[in-house]
Amino acid sequence: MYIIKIGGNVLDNPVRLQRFLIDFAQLPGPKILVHGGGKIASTIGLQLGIEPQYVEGRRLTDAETLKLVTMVYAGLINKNVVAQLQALGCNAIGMTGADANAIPATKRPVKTIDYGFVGDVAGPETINAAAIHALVQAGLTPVFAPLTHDGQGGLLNTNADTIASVLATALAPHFAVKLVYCFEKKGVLADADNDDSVIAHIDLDRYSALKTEGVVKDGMIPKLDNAFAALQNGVSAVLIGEAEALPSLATGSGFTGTTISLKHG
Ligand SMILES: Nc1ncnc2c1ncn2[C@@H]1O[C@H](COP(=O)(O)OP(=O)(O)O)[C@@H](O)[C@H]1O
Ligand SMILES: CC(=O)N[C@@H](CCC(=O)OP(=O)(O)O)C(=O)O
Repeated sequence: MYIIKIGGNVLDNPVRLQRFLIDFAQLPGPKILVHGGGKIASTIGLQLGIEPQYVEGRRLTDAETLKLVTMVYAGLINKNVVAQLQALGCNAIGMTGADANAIPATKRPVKTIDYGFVGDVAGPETINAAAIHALVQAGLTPVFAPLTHDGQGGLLNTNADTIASVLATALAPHFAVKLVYCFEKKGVLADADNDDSVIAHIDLDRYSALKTEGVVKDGMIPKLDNAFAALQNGVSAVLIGEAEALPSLATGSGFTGTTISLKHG
């Protein structure tokens, strides 16, 4: 099965998003879509007087920001993506981690930084894989917003790359899972300013060198951490590429992005 994550810069571009959803709808076999939307939440937040604040790629989520991201992720983005997929003949069902108790989490403990209502997922074993499996077996395509819940009535904001990685790991005992991170660039780049400098393969050794050299930074660090965590926990393959690379996955050839492996032979 495919678990595809789509990033915020593509979600914010109606033309690219529509093209991506057409390709996603056509992917054969069982599949799950996980969407981000950080960029849209920040733009709408600013219109409401809520200043976005991030520490190490995670949004500081106070009570007002939690209301904002709930409206934007679970409402505006999730329901529009589901409606667009329905129009493309893909029977999508919108989900947060609260729905079907799919993804329980705990509020990140306050250490030096108080992240507010940010949820950490304890591990893939806490995911309700049986419920997600049942939805997929019923022919539905779950579309996850990046929200989890604390089991006490509260929603929590959780990075969408992490959601994709833990879902992939939790479903690995049921399916051979391919996890694909789609975003606005062609892959992991050797030179951030050169879109054609895609690094075709990254293994753990190369990753550690790329981090030391400062080639991989910002949002790419949690993305790669999540990618390796998935591979270490039973996920069959992890790919990072542009949204437009989706059709090459179905054909199995011509993928132009970055393939992640624990050890590249
Ligand atoms: N070596 C690199 N190659 C590509 N992108 C990189 C690299 N290092 C840092 N980045 C940054 O990582 C970002 C992707 O992470 P993020 O913003 O979390 O993506 P997403 O939109 O998928 O959530 C890119 O937009 C880019 O600015
Ligand atoms: C806790 C935390 O940081 N949550 C993220 C969830 C959205 C997300 O991950 O969106 P992208 O994939 O588009 O970046 C945020 O609010 O930005």
